Amino acid sequence: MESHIQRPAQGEVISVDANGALNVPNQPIIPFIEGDGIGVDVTPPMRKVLDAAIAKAYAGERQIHWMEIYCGEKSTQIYGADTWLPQETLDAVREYKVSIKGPLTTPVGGGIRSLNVALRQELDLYVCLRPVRYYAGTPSPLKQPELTDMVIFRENSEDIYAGVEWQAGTPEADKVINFLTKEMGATKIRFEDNCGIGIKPISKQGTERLVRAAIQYTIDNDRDSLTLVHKGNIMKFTEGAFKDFGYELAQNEFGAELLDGGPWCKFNNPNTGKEIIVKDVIADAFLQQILLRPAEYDVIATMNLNGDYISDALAAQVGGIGIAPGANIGDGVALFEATHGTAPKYAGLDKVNPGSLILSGEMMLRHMGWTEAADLIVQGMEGAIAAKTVTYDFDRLMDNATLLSCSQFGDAIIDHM
Ligand SMILES: NC(=O)C1=CN([C@@H]2O[C@H](COP(=O)(O)OP(=O)(O)OC[C@H]3O[C@@H](n4cnc5c(N)ncnc54)[C@H](OP(=O)(O)O)[C@@H]3O)[C@@H](O)[C@H]2O)C=CC1
Ligand SMILES: O=C(O)CCC(=O)C(=O)O
Ligand SMILES: [Mg+2]
Repeated sequence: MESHIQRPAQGEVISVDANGALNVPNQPIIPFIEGDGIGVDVTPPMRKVLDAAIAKAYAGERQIHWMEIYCGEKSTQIYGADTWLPQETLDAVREYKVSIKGPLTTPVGGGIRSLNVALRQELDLYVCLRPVRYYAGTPSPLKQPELTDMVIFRENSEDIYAGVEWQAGTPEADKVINFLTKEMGATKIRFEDNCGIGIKPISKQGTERLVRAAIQYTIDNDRDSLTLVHKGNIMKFTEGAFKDFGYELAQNEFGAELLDGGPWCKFNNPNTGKEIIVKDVIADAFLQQILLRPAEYDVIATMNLNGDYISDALAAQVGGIGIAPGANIGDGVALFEATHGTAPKYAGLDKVNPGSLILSGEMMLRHMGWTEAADLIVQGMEGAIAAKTVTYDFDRLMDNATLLSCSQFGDAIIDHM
C-alpha cells in the first residue's frame, strides 16, 4: 500500500531503553490522529496549546515536530473506502512511542467494530489511564466537587469489550449455544432461539499487568489507596477473579498484609513509608459512593466495561467529559486520547470544549518528562476557568461567564500560562 504519512523535515524518534525508560530528544516527532467529528475542532487548539507551553517553558530549546497519521473517516478519504485503520498508522504509533489522537467514530457496518478498541488491542495498550480531578470554578452537580480526586486504571484489552460475540440467529451463535447447552451443561440460557452471545475473558495475566501498573502508580505518586472495582458477587469467575488476582498480586509482589483477616490489605510505600490500603468495592455500590463519599477513593483499578462507565460518571462530577483526559498505555508505547467521542452534532462548529484533548496532551508531556510545560498547561486551564472564560458546556451551568468558542478557549489557556 502506498505511504501517505509525511515525516517532518526535522525531528527525531523517541526511543525506549532496555529498562523500559523513554529517551526523549529535544526535538521529538509526535504522530497525531486528527479524529472524526469534533476532531477537526479540538485537535488544532491542542497542538497550539502544547506548542505554546513548550516554547514558554524551554525558550525554543525543545519543540514537538507533529506528524499526521490517519485513522477513521479521514483515512478512508486518503487510502480508499475500506481502509479505516492503515497498517502504517499502527507501525508509526509503535515506532514513535508517544502519540495522540482525537475521537474516532465507530463505523456502522464494515469489518472493524470500534477503531478505538482496535487500536488498543492491536498495539496491546492494556492500561486506559483516566485521571479525574476538579478545577476550581468548574460547574458541578456536587456540593463539594473538590473531594473527587481519582485516577482510573481501566483494563483495556479484555472483558466483554473485546468484542468476542455472535449475533442472534446466526449459525455461529446457534453453534456456541448448542455447545454450551449440550456439552457444557449450561441450563441458564433462558431463550435459546434468536439469542445473541458474548464472551467475557478475564485472565490472571491481563489482570496482573493492569493492577501492577496501578499499584506502581499509587507508590510513585504517593497516593493513599487502591480500590479494585468489580461485580464479583455475581460474575464470580470473571469479575470475582479480577478481585482475587488483584489482592494476590498486592500480597505477592508488593508485600501487602491482610487487614483484620482480609480481604483488604495494606503495605507501606517503599519511597515514603506511608501506608497504602488495597481494598475492593462492588461496582454498583461504588457508583453510589463516588457521589456520596468521593474522598474515600483514590486510585481505581477495574475492568474494561466498568472503567468505561466509571470514567464518564466521574467526569460528570467535575465538569463533564469536555475536560476529561486519558491515555492508552502499553509496554513502551502510549497513545493519548480524550475520554469523549466524536459528538457529531457539534462537528466543525468551533464550539465544543477542547479541554479533554488538551489535558490529554498535558498527560503526554508529563509522560515525556516535560513537566515544566505540562505545569504551564494546568496553570493555563486553572486561569481560564477561574476567569469564567469558558466553552458552551460550562457556560450553560455558570452565572456571569463569558462564552468562548473552542479555539478561543485554547487561546485563553495560553493567555493564562
Ligand atoms: N475514544 C473515542 O474515540 C470515543 C469514541 N466514541 C464514539 O463517538 C461517537 C459519538 O458518541 P456519543 O455517545 O455521542 O458520545 P460523545 O462523547 O461523542 O458525546 C456525547 C455528549 O457529550 C458531550 N461532549 C462530548 N464531547 C464534548 C466536548 N469536547 N465538549 C463538550 N461536551 C462534549 C456533548 O454533550 P451535550 O449534548 O450535552 O452538549 C455530547 O453530545 C460514537 O461513534 C462513539 O462510538 C465514543 C466515546 C469515545
Ligand atoms: O470506541 C468507541 O466507540 C467507544 C469507546 C469509549 O467509549 C471509551 O473508550 O471510553
Ligand atoms: Mg467511553
